[in-house]
Amino acid sequence: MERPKRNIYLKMRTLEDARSIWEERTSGIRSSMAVVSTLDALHRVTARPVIACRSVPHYHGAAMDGIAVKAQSTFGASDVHPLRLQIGKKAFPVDTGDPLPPETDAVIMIEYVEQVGEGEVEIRSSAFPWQHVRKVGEDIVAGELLLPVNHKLRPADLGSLLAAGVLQVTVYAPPKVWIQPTGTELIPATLAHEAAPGQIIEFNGTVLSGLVKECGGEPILRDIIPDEYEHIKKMLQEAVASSAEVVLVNAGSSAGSEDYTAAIIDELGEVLVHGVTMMPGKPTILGFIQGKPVIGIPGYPVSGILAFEQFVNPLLHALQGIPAPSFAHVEAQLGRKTPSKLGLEEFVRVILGRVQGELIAMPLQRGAGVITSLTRADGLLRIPQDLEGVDAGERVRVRLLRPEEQLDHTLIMIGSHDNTLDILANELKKRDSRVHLSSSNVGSLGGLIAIKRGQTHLAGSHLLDTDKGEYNFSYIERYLKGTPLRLVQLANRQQGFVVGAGNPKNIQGIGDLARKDVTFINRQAGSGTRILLDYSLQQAGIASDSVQGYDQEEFTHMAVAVNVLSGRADAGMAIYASAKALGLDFVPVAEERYDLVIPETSWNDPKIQILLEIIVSESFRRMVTDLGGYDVSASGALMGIWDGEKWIRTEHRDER
Ligand SMILES: Nc1nc2c(c(=O)[nH]1)N[C@H]1C(S)=C(S)[C@@H](COP(=O)(O)OP(=O)(O)OC[C@H]3O[C@@H](n4cnc5c(N)ncnc54)[C@H](O)[C@@H]3O)O[C@H]1N2
Ligand code: MOO
Repeated sequence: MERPKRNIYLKMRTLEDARSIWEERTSGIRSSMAVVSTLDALHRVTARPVIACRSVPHYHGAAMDGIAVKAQSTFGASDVHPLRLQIGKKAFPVDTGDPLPPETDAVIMIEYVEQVGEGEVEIRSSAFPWQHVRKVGEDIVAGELLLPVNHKLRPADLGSLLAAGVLQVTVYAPPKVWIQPTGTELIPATLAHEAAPGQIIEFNGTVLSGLVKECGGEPILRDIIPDEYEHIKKMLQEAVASSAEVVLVNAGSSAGSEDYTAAIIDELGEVLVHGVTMMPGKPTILGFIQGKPVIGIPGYPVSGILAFEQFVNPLLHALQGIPAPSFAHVEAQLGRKTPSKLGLEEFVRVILGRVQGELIAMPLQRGAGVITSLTRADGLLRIPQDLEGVDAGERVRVRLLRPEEQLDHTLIMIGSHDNTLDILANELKKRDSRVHLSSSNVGSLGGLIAIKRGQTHLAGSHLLDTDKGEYNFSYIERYLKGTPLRLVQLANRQQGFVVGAGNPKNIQGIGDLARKDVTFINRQAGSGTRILLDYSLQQAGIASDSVQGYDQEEFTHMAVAVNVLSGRADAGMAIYASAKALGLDFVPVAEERYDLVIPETSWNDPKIQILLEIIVSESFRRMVTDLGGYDVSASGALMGIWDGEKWIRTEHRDER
C-alpha cells in the first residue's frame, strides 16, 4: 500500500464556505432516540412531541383558603344586607387545593367571611360563579400537546411533564463523540513529573471532552495513539464501526511529515474541507467515513478549541435537533493597534474592562499554542479576513467569554510586568470573589500611554530617568500632562542578570555582555528593564551592537528567564524572582522602584481601594518577601500627587 509521506492542505476553504458546506452536509443527521425517565431528562431534547396523559387539575379545587359556596345562594349580599350562611349547609370551609364540595361553585376568601354565632358565617358581598376556583383542565387538558419536538427540556418543563402524568420522554440520545488524541510526543498528565524534552502532556482530550459535554454530548476519550499511518487508519476504522456518532481526531492535521489524518480520511471516505482560512484553527479537516462525520481538530490547544466551536458545536446541536446557542457580544473600544493577516479570519483573545464608563478591549498573546491566552481572556475579537488589522481606538464587537456583569468588576492594569501582580490578583479574588485583575504587559511606557488614552484603571511603571537617577516622575511630567494622578510605591525590587544555574559563563557584571562567548536576551523597547539596561551599557561605555542577542526581545521577566533556562541565551536582565522561580542564578545590577500609577479618575474606584488595602497588608508583604529580591518596607507609600501640571509631593506613608 502506498503511504503518503507528505501532506498539504487538500481543500482550503474560507471559514464561511467551510461552515456552509458542513452545515449542508450535516443538517439532516439526527442522533439516535432514547426513552428516558422524566426525572433524568433535564437538558435533553425531545425527539417526539409530548402529549399530556391527564388533565391538571383533574378536579375542581379551591384556589384560596375560605368557604366554598354556591354562587347563586350569595346573590344580593351587601353591606346594607349582610347574608348569613349556615356552615355545613350553605358554606363549607376549604383550604387552597381542597376539592370543592358537591353543589358548590365558588370560594369566598376567609378575609371576607365573618364568624357570627355558632355554625354561622356572614358575608357582605356576593360571589360570582367559579370565583377562586381552579377548574378541571385549567392548566393542562389530557390529550393536548404539552411540548413540541426539538425542545430542550428545562426544569419547569419537567414539572409540567410530571403533573401531566408523563413519566417517560423520547429524547435524542446524547451524541457519542469519539475523541482521539494522536501524537508520538504525547504522554498522559499522570507522567508529567518525568516528561523529557520533546514530550508533551496530553490535555486536549480533556478540553474536548468538556466541550462535548457542554453541547449535551457524551465524550468517549481514547488513549493516546502515535502519529503513525497504520495506527491512525486502524483507529479510524474502529471508530466508524463503533457506536460513536462523531469522530474527532486531534492533531496531525497540518502539513508536517507525520500528519496523515487527511490522507487516511480521504482513503476511507471523503474529505470535504482540509484547511480553513481562520487563525487559530487553520489545519481543520472536515470529512465523512461511512456516513459518520470525522473531524480533524488541530493540535494546538487554542486552534483546537476554536475549530470545535466552529464545526463540532453546531454539529452536536444539529444532531439533537436544535441550533447552537448564539454567543453574547459587547461593543468595546480596541486599546491597541492589532494587525492581522489579509486572507485569514483571525480570532484575537482580549481582556475587557470598563474604564471611565467605556468598555476597553486589550489584545493578549496570540500564539495558538498558548492555552492560558484563553483562560486569561475575557473576550474574543474576530478580525475578518479582508482586513489587515484594526486600529487602536476603533469600536469593535467582542464575543464574551465571561458573564457581562463581571466586566464591571474587572480591574484593568496595563504596563510593566511584575511577579507580584499574580499575588495581587489572588488577594483581590480572596477579598471579593467578583473582582478580577486582567493585566496586559506592554512595558512601563505603554502603561503610561494607556493611562493618557483612558484605557486602564492603573499602570505599573519603573522608568528610570537616567539624568536624574530617579524613577517615574519625569516620565509622568513628559507623557501625562493634563492627567491628574497619584503615584504609589508597590515595591523596591532587584534587577540583574539571570544566568544559568552555577553561572557557567561566569558573568559578573555589565562588562561581560560584550564578550564574544556570551549571548544576551533583551526586553522590548519602552520597558523599564530595557531603559535600565541601556543606561547600564552607556555608563559602562559598551555599544549595544557589541552585545550579541541585543535585538532579540521578550515581553516579560519570566520569558527572559525561560530563554536562559532553555540555553537560547546566556544572560538576560530581569528581576531576581524570575531567576529564583526557574532555579537559575542571579547577578544583581541595581535596585529599582516599581510604582503603581493611578489616575485620579480611578482613585475612588472601590477595586482600587481594595488593591491599596492589600499592598499595605502584612500577608501581602510576607508573600512578596518570600518571592525574593523585593523590599516591601515602603509598599503603599504615596510617592506623589500629580495635578496634571505639577507635583504635590508628600512624604507621608499610606496617606489615602
Ligand atoms: N509547515 C507547516 N507547519 C505547520 C502548519 C502549516 O500550515 N505548515 N500549520 C501550523 C498550524 S496553523 C497549526 S494550528 C499547527 C497544528 O497542527 P497539527 O494539527 O498538525 O498538530 P501537531 O503538529 O500534531 O501538534 C501541534 C502542537 O500541539 C500539541 N498537541 C497535539 N496534541 C495535543 C494534545 N492532545 N494535548 C496537548 N497538546 C497537544 C503538539 O504536541 C504540538 O506541540 O501546526 C502548525 N504547523
Ligand atoms: O492556524 Mo494555527 O490553527 O494558528 O495555530
